[in-house]
Amino acid sequence: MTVTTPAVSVRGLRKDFGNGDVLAGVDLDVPDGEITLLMGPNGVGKTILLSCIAGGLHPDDGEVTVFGASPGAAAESLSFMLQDAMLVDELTGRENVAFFRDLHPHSTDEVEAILETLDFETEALEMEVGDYSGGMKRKLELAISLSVDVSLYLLDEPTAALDMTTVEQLHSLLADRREAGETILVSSHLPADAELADTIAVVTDDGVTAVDSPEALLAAVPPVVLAEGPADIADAVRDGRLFEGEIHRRGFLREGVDPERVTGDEGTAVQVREPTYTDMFNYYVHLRGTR
Ligand SMILES: Nc1ncnc2c1ncn2[C@@H]1O[C@H](COP(=O)(O)OP(=O)(O)OP(=O)(O)O)[C@@H](O)[C@H]1O
Repeated sequence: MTVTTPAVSVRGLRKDFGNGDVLAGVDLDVPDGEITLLMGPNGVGKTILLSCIAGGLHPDDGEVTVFGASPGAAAESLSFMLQDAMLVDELTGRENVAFFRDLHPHSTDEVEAILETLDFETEALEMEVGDYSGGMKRKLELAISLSVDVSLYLLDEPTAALDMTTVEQLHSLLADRREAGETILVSSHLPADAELADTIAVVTDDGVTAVDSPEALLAAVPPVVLAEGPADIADAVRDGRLFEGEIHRRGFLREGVDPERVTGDEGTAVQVREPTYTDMFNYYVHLRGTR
């Protein structure tokens, strides 16, 4: 049996900015040559975790290794896309590209080719980045980060602000990188990104609380109860917890409850259906472990 060393290994990572722990005891292995997705609520510390792996922040406790070395020693083996915090607004796109090209020893001339794949009109490289839309900024951040020829890409919410066509183009680009043996660690709130991942790691205030393939995580999510209007489903769902949507209130079918009984009442708009990746997010982040 061959045992592959993870590209990134995090053990007992703790980070505190002086007013309580942001991360308290995170353990994570990022398999080499795979795409791993970090999923978790706003403010849980995904960006902080990525920054500790990139070597930009130092943990208060615990250990991070990247290809067996410290993040500082591995800096030339990785490329980090930090959303909304990379580009200089006062410079044009082209000036930003030149600025970042000088910062990494493994920069290449691929930026424009990647921008074209992402449907970015390259004439816009002559505009100041301060005049870009959110999606244009994301595409430029991505193209700069992915144009660096390294073995590990850390991407903080790469699909935020992208339209779904561009998300699919990015997925195909990242899948090609995986084919080439590169390792990609991505944070995301977009359920569609689950389809790209080999592994999903769920980050909560208790650390990484679930790690598995998207399919295995989804298979363990209970059926979803949907109610429209006044129908009372609190007794039928786990923990009595309801998630508000535009049309429906939703919850997860409580163990031992017969779905037929839940939908049985004539005249009430209640359905039970299989969970989606959006439901999976709610389940692992807010409910897992409760009955
Ligand atoms: N330099 C800092 N000083 C103090 N607190 C900080 C600092 N940087 C981040 N934090 C806090 O750490 C917490 C985690 O932030 P982080 O950006 O990592 O969350 P996140 O999981 O990436 O969230 P989101 O999904 O909203 O992007 C937040 O509460 C944030 O306010």
